[in-house]
Amino acid sequence: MKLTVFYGTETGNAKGLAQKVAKKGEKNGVEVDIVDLASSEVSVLESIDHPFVVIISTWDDGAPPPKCVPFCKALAETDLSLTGKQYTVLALGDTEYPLFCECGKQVDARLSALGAEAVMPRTDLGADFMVSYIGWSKNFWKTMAKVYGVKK
Ligand SMILES: Cc1cc2nc3c(=O)[nH]c(=O)nc-3n(C[C@H](O)[C@H](O)[C@H](O)COP(=O)(O)O)c2cc1C
Repeated sequence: MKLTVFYGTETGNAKGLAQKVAKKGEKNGVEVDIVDLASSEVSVLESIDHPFVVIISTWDDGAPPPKCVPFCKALAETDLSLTGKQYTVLALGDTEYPLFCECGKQVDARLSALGAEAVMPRTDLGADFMVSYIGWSKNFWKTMAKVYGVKK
């Protein structure tokens, strides 16, 4: 079983969570690739033949993390088909901002519009993400066990 975790970050929070997913995956016998969206092409999604997670934060006025702007722009403009791909989005943000987790919401909507299937609904985490991540992780690995037979 293989899993790819894409992350988009400015100050490292999303990367830190991606590393936690990978660590837990290792324990559960899953091979996890971690990929930085700042240096990814949208076409990489087309070649994926296993589930993927996107962990991405939101920056000024609901924008992507600055280094992920090219990826998010390309995702918004592409017409590639992601039918048959399975994913979930973990969005990071802060409820103090009017456009809470907007980037994660847009990435989720776009992946779905391109035909990918959300194996688990998007989760939006606020400033307490280190604590609320624990609940997400439990649900995520429960889903991985149910859908793919991964051990928990
Ligand atoms: C200048 C600034 C702008 C931000 N803008 C938003 C925003 O518009 N919406 C939101 O939900 N969170 C916003 N945040 C909160 C970040 O998304 C949050 O701190 C997140 O955990 C950062 O994750 P990262 O380190 O992976 O980039 C902002 C934070 C800063 C410092």
